[in-house]
Amino acid sequence: MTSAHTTDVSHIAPREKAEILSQALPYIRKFHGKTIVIKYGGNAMTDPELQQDFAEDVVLLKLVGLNPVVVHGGGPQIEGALSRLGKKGEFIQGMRVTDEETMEVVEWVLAGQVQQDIVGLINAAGGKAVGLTGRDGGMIRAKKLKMLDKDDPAKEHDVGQVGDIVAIDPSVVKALQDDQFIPVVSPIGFGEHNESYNINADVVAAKLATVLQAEKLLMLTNIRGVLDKAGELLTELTPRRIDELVADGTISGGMIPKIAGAIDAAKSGVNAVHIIDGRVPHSMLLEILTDQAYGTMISSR
Ligand SMILES: Nc1ncnc2c1ncn2[C@@H]1O[C@H](COP(=O)(O)OP(=O)(O)O)[C@@H](O)[C@H]1O
Ligand SMILES: CC(=O)N[C@@H](CCC(=O)OP(=O)(O)O)C(=O)O
Repeated sequence: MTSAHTTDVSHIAPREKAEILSQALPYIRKFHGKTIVIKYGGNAMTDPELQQDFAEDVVLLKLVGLNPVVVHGGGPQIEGALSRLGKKGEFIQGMRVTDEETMEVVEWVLAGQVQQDIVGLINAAGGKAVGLTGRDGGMIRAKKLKMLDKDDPAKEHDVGQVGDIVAIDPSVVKALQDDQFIPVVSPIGFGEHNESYNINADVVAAKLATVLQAEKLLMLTNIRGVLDKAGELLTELTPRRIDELVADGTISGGMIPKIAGAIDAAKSGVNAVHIIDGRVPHSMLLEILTDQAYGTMISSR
């Protein structure tokens, strides 16, 4: 039986299926050997069937010669674990206020649960995934984030152990890629005194895409892309337009770090940065291997 998510392709004749496959060839050739960083948002990973589609798509990309690197989130999953402990998450400008106890939960949920679920699904789909946190291979060095109020820069918010990336050393990711593995990265950094930092996954994905000189950064989320005040999809955004949308409150909450990371990556030379709907089955393949435009593309100028 066809599931609610799986597209029924049984009515498509084999000849047409072959035609569809061959149309992906120019894209496979274009992106062969190129790195694609995929931010897999916690909100996009709440449905088991979509998770499996996601894992299969990552494996397919690897097998046709691309180099997918997954950076995962887990906001809703952290929220669930905190509430089981009787704690409620608090966010300031899209960042979770992270006290010591929250940090323990964040590390446990991201590295112990979410990352390992994704690794398991990719491996079950025939890939070879390896889970990493920013500690592995000394990848993500961080310091405490100094957060200034967006309306009053003289005011500072204490967001606890939220990390600001100092440097990313991508050598462990590169070594794994070269060896046919698929890296799955949890957004946890380490500080000067070996302390852990909770870093927004969008920020990690964007910075990692930059240092890896990725061809593409795809941010899979739980919405069609960036929407305007009337709920219409904005298919292309420039940094200037984004500034206006943040200033007038059209872009808020979790979309703030996402869009800030997207601009940084676009300006730093990542060729294509897209925010796409992770609730659409195979949205990643649609974006990478067809000429259909999806979601919101962020341009560098
Ligand atoms: N202008 C906007 N367009 C689209 N989404 C927005 C906008 N402003 C705020 N958002 C919110 O940002 C959310 C996506 O960010 P987030 O919840 O952090 O997702 P993820 O877990 O994928 O990182 C959307 O579900 C939406 O509620
Ligand atoms: C500092 C900060 O906010 N960290 C995030 C890390 C997880 C994340 O970014 O998950 P999503 O991509 O699903 O939002 C958090 O604690 O929720």
